[in-house]
Amino acid sequence: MTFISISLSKKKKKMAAATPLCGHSSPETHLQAPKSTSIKTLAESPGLTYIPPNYTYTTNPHESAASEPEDSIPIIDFSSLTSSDPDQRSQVIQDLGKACQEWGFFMVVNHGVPESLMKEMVDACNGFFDLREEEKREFEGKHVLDPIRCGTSFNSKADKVFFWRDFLKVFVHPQFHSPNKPTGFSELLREYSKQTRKVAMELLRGISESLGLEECYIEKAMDLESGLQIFTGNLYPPCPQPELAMGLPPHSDHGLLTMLIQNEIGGLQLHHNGKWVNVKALPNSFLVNTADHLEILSNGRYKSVVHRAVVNNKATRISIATACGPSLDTIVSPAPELAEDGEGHHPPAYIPMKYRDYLELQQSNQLDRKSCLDRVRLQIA
Ligand SMILES: O=C(O)CCC(=O)C(=O)O
Ligand SMILES: [Fe+2]
Repeated sequence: MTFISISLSKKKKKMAAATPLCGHSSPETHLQAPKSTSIKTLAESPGLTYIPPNYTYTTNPHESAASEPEDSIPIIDFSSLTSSDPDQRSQVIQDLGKACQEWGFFMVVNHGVPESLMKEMVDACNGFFDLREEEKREFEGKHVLDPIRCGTSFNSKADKVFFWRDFLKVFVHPQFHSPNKPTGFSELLREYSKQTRKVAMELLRGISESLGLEECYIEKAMDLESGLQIFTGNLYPPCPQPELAMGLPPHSDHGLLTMLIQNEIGGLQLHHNGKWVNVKALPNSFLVNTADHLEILSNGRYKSVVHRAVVNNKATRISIATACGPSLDTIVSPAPELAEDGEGHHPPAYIPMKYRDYLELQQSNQLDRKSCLDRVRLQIA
C-alpha cells in the first residue's frame, strides 16, 4: 500500500499503543494513529470517534447539500442497442446521445453481465482489502503507470488532504494483469473485465453513431483494440465524522467511459445543473459516466461529468470502476468531423495530447475538480 505518514515520536508511539483513540480525547490524540496505514486499518482502530486532522476536507461553503435529482437519471436498455430491430436501435442511440449531452451519466440495464459475477467481483475486492498490510504492500506500485497499484487516498504523495478511501488499480487490457491474491481473484477479474469490455465497446459504438459518426469511428480513432482498460476497486470504510471527510473529491475521469458498480451502499454524487445529486443505483445496473477523452473527441458536445464519493458512518462501501480509454499511444484530439461545420463555428476546443501523457498528468497530481481537462481546453472566444 501507499502509506500515510503520521509521524510520531517514540514516546508518543508507546502512548499510541496503550491509548485507544476515543471520543474523550482531544483532536491532538488523533496524531496517535499508526505511523503508516491504510484507511481500513485506521477506521478499524478501536474507539475511533474523530478523524485525524489531515482528513478534514473543506467543502465550498456556498454549495448546497446534495439532493435527489429533480429528473430521473437516464436509463439505457442495453438489449435495445444489440437488437436486430432497427427502430429500437435508433431510439436507444438517440437516448444515449441525449443522456451524454444532458447528464454525462446514465444507468445501463439488461446488459447481460451476470449479477452473480458482479457480486462475486465486489466480494473478491473486499477479500483483497482484507489481506494483511504486508501482503498488500507487495502490490504497492511505484509509478502511476505501473499495471498493479494499491494504496490509500488518491495520490498520497501529492494530496494535501487525505481521502477516506483505499484503492486497487489494475490494468486489465490490452495486457491482462492481476494480483495473485486472494485465491480466485485473478480468474474473476479476467472474466469480469472481458464482460464489461464487451458492454463498453457496444456503448461506444452507439455513442459514435449518436455523434453522427460511423459506428466504428471511436474504435478506430482511439485504437481500442489496444485500448487501456483500468479496473479500480475502491474501499470506503465507515467514517466517524463523515460530514468532515471525503471518499473521493470532485473530479472527472480520464478515459472515454467509466462503468461503475457498487455493493448495496450508496455514496456516488454527480454535479448536474450546478447542483450535487445523489445517485441511487438500480439493482444490477452499471452506472456509466462520460469521461475526459469523450469530451475531447466530441469537441465538447459531450461533457465529462464531475462526480465525487461521499462516506458514511454505518457501513463499508465498495465500488468498482472500470475505465475504458484509448491506447496509451493515441494522440487524442477532437474528431475533425465535429470540429467544424463549414462556417467555422466549432473550431477544435482542445489541444491534442497523447493519452499516456494525459494519464500521467492526471494521476500524478492532486485530484481536484477538472484541472486536468482544463490543461488541454482552449479558451475560445
Ligand atoms: O466510488 C465511487 O462511487 C466513485 C469512484 C470514482 O469516481 C473513481 O474511481 O473514479
Ligand atoms: Fe471517478
